[in-house]
Amino acid sequence: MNDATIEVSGLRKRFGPTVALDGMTFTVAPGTVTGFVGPNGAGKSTTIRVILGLDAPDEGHALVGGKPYGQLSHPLRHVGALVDAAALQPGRTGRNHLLWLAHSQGMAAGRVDAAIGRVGLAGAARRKAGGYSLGMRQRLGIAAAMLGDPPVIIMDEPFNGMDPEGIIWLRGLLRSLAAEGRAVLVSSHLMGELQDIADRVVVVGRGRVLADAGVDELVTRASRDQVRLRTSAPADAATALGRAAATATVTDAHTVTVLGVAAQGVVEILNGAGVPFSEVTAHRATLEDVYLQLTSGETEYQAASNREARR
Ligand SMILES: Nc1ncnc2c1ncn2[C@@H]1O[C@H](COP(=O)(O)OP(=O)(O)OP(=O)(O)O)[C@@H](O)[C@H]1O
Repeated sequence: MNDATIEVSGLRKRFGPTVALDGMTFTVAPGTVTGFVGPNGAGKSTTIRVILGLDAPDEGHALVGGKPYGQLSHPLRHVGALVDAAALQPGRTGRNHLLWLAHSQGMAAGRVDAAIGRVGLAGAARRKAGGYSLGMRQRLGIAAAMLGDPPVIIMDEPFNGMDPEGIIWLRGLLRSLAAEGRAVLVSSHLMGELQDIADRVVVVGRGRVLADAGVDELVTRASRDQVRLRTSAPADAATALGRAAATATVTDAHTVTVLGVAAQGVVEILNGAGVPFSEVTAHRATLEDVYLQLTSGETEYQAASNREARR
């Protein structure tokens, strides 16, 4: 799938005094799920709207398969997008909504039933969409995104409103869409979900990229050799580790947290000093930890600017 690349380069956009995008730059490669995360107001939706040609940037460009969205001859066959699951006619059945979309893009009606089947809506497709739950609307929106069998899929907060079974289903779907060679860009606040399904994560704040890396790399970086140690002699352990240039903090009567020495090194230092211990565990950060570390400055900035605004 040669068309399956999203390229966002140097996007800048203001809404009056608000800087929504401030040099946003990243690429989504074919065959990968890329998570797009950041605090409220970080610029995720605006970026997605620019990629889809719904907003024009003041500077920079967004390309899909090398072209701006507006120059794609059959957009739904290049890019499938879930942006606003509520945007449908409530009086129309789910199936008719999809038929109408397929017709507008010159697609065969057979695509509609294939998409309905893939999102698990066969039982509800002939009911009016106005009566759908948010999770069912999301499924309908996802079916619409897949209608044209596009090489690029973009979903803004697709987990919203999904029940646990829906979340598991969607995780599997996103993985299989990437395994088919598509570029999949997913914005979400649910970092735990992204940890299991994303290959890469683009973390954004204040309209620009704070981190763009593989999930494993980010988690390893955030774990920073932190080791947790259970011992009946925490003070002795902290002294021995401190002598070996580790930063050891006694966290409770039986626990010491160690920074700067890997688990194997901690074991060797304690054995050498004759300090007893019952457990040494390497701490593995979660994607949530990574996110909080990267965006903590951003949150403070927002809190400060909100205070400014209230003055
Ligand atoms: N149409 C608009 N008019 C004015 N300001 C806007 C408009 N759209 C977005 N903004 C502002 O631009 C900034 C970026 O908003 P955007 O919706 O892209 O962020 P987001 O990361 O998607 O946030 P959220 O997670 O809350 O959806 C925010 O400060 C927002 O208030």
